[in-house]
Amino acid sequence: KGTTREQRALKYLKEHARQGDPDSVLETFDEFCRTQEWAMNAAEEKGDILDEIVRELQPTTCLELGTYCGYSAVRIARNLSPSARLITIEVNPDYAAVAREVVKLAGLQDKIEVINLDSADVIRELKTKYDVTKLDLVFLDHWKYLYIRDIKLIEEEKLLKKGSVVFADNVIIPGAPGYLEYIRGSKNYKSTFYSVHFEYMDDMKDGVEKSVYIGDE
Ligand SMILES: Cn1cnc(CNC(=O)c2cc(-c3ccc(F)cc3)cc(O)c2O)c1
Ligand SMILES: [Mg+2]
Repeated sequence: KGTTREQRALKYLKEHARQGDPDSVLETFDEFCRTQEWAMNAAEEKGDILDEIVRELQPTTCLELGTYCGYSAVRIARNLSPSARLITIEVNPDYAAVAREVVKLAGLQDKIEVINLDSADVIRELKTKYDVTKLDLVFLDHWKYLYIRDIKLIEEEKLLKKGSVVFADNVIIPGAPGYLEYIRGSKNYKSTFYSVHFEYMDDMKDGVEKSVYIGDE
């Protein structure tokens, strides 16, 4: 084939989406995934809940773990206020490269910073190197076994404040059992589970978990 699925998706977006229009990029990506090739975007019902969270919370500083092709980064950033920003971390260099192109195509490069490093290393440097004081929204969508490691690190770095929202994808498929047990058992969060369809699959169910930080600052 020569090309990867992610490169084929980007080509399709460049050929069919309107430059500078985030809605067009998302609609076109959804069309690609529905008609050409499936991709692990936090789309449809998952994306609708994400939209709702961003619109209600109006976060200033957002962190996403697991950029992939940038679908959810665009989905989050399109609803951010002018001075708000999203830092999104992707450990895979090929995905990060595609994501940067998708962000540019959406015209959101001033709001979104794609970092191609390991999430733990970046979390440890958010305050010192990335000029972050607190995180208003965290979206967990990277390797599922890393959710628990990284949320503990985020707490250790005192990056959350009362009202901060941690939103986790895939808590059913592939699943993040350790994370769910931890976050639901913690007195510092109030968690809500949403049963949703798996992206682009009408006959498969997944779940997302929204956790509001109520612990000490
Ligand atoms: C390769 N890679 C780089 N980042 C990641 C992290 N994301 C996932 O693993 C992930 C996986 C699936 C999924 C794929 C196939 C399947 F049969 C069932 C579930 C869905 C998602 O929404 C995901 O976020 C994986
Ligand atoms: Mg996911």
